[in-house]
Amino acid sequence: MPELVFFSGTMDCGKSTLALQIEHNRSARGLQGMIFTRDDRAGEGKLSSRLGLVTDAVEVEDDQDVYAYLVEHLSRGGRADYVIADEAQFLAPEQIDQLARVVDDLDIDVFAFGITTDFRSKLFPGSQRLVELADRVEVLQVEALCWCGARATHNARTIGGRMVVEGAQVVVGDVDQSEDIGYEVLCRRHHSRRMTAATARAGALSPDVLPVDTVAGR
Ligand SMILES: Nc1ncnc2c1ncn2[C@@H]1O[C@H](COP(=O)(O)OP(=O)(O)O)[C@@H](O)[C@H]1O
Ligand SMILES: Cc1cn([C@H]2C[C@H](O)[C@@H](COP(=O)(O)O)O2)c(=O)[nH]c1=O
Repeated sequence: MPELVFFSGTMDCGKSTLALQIEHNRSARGLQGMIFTRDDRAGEGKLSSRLGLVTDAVEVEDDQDVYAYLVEHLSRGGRADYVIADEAQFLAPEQIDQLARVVDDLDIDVFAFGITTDFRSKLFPGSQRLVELADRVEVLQVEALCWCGARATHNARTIGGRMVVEGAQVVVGDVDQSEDIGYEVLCRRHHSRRMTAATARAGALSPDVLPVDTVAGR
């Protein structure tokens, strides 16, 4: 049975790498995929991984009907044995419904990849719809880690290393950008305390912080 699968995780946990591996393994067996993406860091019409791999993809536009796009492609004699949709959090809920229709009406597997929540730990509308509709939600096996060593479960947006909680939901960017707007993955505890690697380091070096063994009662 064809499926709609949502591969989810924080930023930088290997989603795009897995998308490229699925694409590689299937095309190595003579299958042909339709690859959708939206707002990849590498630019329009690209699906890229931090490991350096990149492939061409169809850039999904606002209000584009991805089901109709695929039907048109097939009716012109094109092939699509499976569909990959990267950065799926940026798709509109209606476009996720269209991907589900690709599975149900065209009998084609759809593999969607994306982060579930934004820098405020709120669901992206596209990801919410994926959680509602997917046959399976797969959490990536490679754990991204918080600076404290715990599993990273949340995405923080940073400016100059400090976590911010105001701003537009969509700002394309990368982890490890200490100067401008960047992102950092954190565990829930440090996300809720707004403690990034930089602010934790600054706090540890501050003369205001007493060494643990001098605090009364410890
Ligand atoms: N230099 C490197 N050596 C080994 N692995 C790396 C390197 N740089 C990045 N990675 C791996 O790539 C992952 C990010 O992959 P990517 O597919 O770009 O993530 P995502 O799409 O989830 O944001 C990192 O979590 C890490 O496991
Ligand atoms: C948390 C968060 C992220 N984004 C952007 C930043 C990146 O361009 C992508 C995530 O890409 P990745 O391959 O998973 O690293 O999403 C955003 O726009 N808003 C956010 O809140």
